[in-house]
Amino acid sequence: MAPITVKKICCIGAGYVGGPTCAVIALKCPNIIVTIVDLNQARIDAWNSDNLPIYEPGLDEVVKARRGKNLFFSTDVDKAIAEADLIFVSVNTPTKKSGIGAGFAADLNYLQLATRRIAEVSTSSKIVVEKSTVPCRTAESMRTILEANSKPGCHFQILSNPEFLAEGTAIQDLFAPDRVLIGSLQTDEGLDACKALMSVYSNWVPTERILTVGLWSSELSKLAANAMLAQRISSVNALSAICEATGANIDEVAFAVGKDSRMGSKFLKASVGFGGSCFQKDILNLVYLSESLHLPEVAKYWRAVVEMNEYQKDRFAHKVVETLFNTITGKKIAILGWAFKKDTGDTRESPSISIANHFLSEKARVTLYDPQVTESQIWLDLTNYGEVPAEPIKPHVTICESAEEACKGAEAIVVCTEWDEFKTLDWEKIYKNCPRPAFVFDGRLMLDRKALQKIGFSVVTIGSGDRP
Ligand SMILES: NC(=O)C1=CN([C@@H]2O[C@H](COP(=O)(O)OP(=O)(O)OC[C@H]3O[C@@H](n4cnc5c(N)ncnc54)[C@H](O)[C@@H]3O)[C@@H](O)[C@H]2O)C=CC1
Ligand SMILES: O=C(O)[C@H]1O[C@H](OP(=O)(O)OP(=O)(O)OC[C@H]2O[C@@H](n3ccc(=O)[nH]c3=O)[C@H](O)[C@@H]2O)[C@H](O)[C@@H](O)[C@@H]1O
Repeated sequence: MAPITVKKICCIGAGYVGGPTCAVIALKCPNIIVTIVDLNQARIDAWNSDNLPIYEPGLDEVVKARRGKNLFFSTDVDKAIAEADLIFVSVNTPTKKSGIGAGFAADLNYLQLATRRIAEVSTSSKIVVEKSTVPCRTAESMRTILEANSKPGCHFQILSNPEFLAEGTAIQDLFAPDRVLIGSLQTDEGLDACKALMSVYSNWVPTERILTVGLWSSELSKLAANAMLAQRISSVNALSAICEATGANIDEVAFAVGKDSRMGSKFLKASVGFGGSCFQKDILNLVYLSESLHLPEVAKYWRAVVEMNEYQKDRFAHKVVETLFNTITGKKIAILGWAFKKDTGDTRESPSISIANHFLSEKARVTLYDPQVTESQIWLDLTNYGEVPAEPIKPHVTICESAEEACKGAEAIVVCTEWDEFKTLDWEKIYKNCPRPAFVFDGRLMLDRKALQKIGFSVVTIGSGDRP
């Protein structure tokens, strides 16, 4: 059979993954027409404006370079599907909120609706690529949906091509990925589809970095990668508690451990806990999968990674209260950083949310500042998207325009996100405007502890016991 040439790509889902991934494909493959579609009109309007819906360093330049040429954003899902020869499904796969598996299993409703739509509107054969993170063997149910709803003569090949980009470095990660993983059925048709997707990536990714495996291995590798990354953070955070109790220093421990070439130095930074839309969701998904496969010990093992993360967030919040002489009622506490990590405006599962809620439950007055998160998003997070009434907490929360404003008069300054600008604040000036004793809680081990102490601050850092 002649090799399949990809001329038109459709991406269903214009979110944190679909948007940057397919914008980079458009940039690197000028001969391919890329249309990114979404049901959310406001999101598509933003992609077509000067104010993109997500903040990601380098993304503006990529979009501006190709938009209107071979990169299009649209709500006309059906048209883009019908015209494409390859379709990325990049919709959200959140944790199920109700029904069987609630709280653990992935909600595959968006994925299944998108798949059904592909079958219903396609009048020619297509390659359908799972880009979303999904439980192992999801491609099988996609195939069943496609085959049951397709028109005569339309054939679908399903590939798994999980995405490994991290927010804040998405463009860099997409330009030079550690690997691109493609899973396919090991049939002639499956392998041909795999080659077609490889030909897209090989426009800029070296061939040795494009890995081809079976479908189920590909699906499981994505869950495994996130689980093992999160496990490293929970391990280092568990050790940070031991450091605080013994006087060891977690940065020194992590440095020493990471020097072992079998271990590596990356992803060993202790913190207030991991956030983001995926780590917790994907581990819970793995826990559910393990339980469904009657592997309770395996489920228990992975569940502990999430439990340790919850413990770390609680432990940090408790430490603030305990240090402020066991009460923060009526005290002003500044939280610096609301995004789940620096260089993104994404707040999904951000540790700042649970920490702020903890302070509010102790009746503190909380001031907040983040350079990228909007005030309306912070209110959505604080009210759990409208599930908790805003009125009772409103008098106790102030969202500020600058870190300095948030810190003014604060009895404690709590750094939750590692934004670079927090390193270069005028800490002397901030100190002058704080009541005594003035406390800084560094939940990211990012500030110059000695310099702050010299100014007069009492500094409490994750993973540092400060025992003589
Ligand atoms: N956010 C991240 O950094 C990463 C996410 N992933 C995975 O990628 C997937 C997508 O994640 P995000 O982009 O963060 O989600 P997102 O929520 O930002 O975007 C998903 C988009 O899909 C749209 N959508 C849902 N159903 C649709 C349908 N039937 N037709 C058209 N549009 C539809 C939604 O309106 C939304 O805009 C998830 O499975 C996630 O686990 C994987 C790697 C990194
Ligand atoms: O599937 C996904 O969604 C993505 O999840 C993570 O990417 P992301 O969540 O965007 O960001 P990370 O850099 O992994 O950080 C996650 C959380 O862990 C925290 N973290 C990270 C590293 C570290 O050493 N310590 C630490 O506390 C971060 O502050 C953040 O809250 C993975 O790194 C990506 O490979 C994956 O594609």
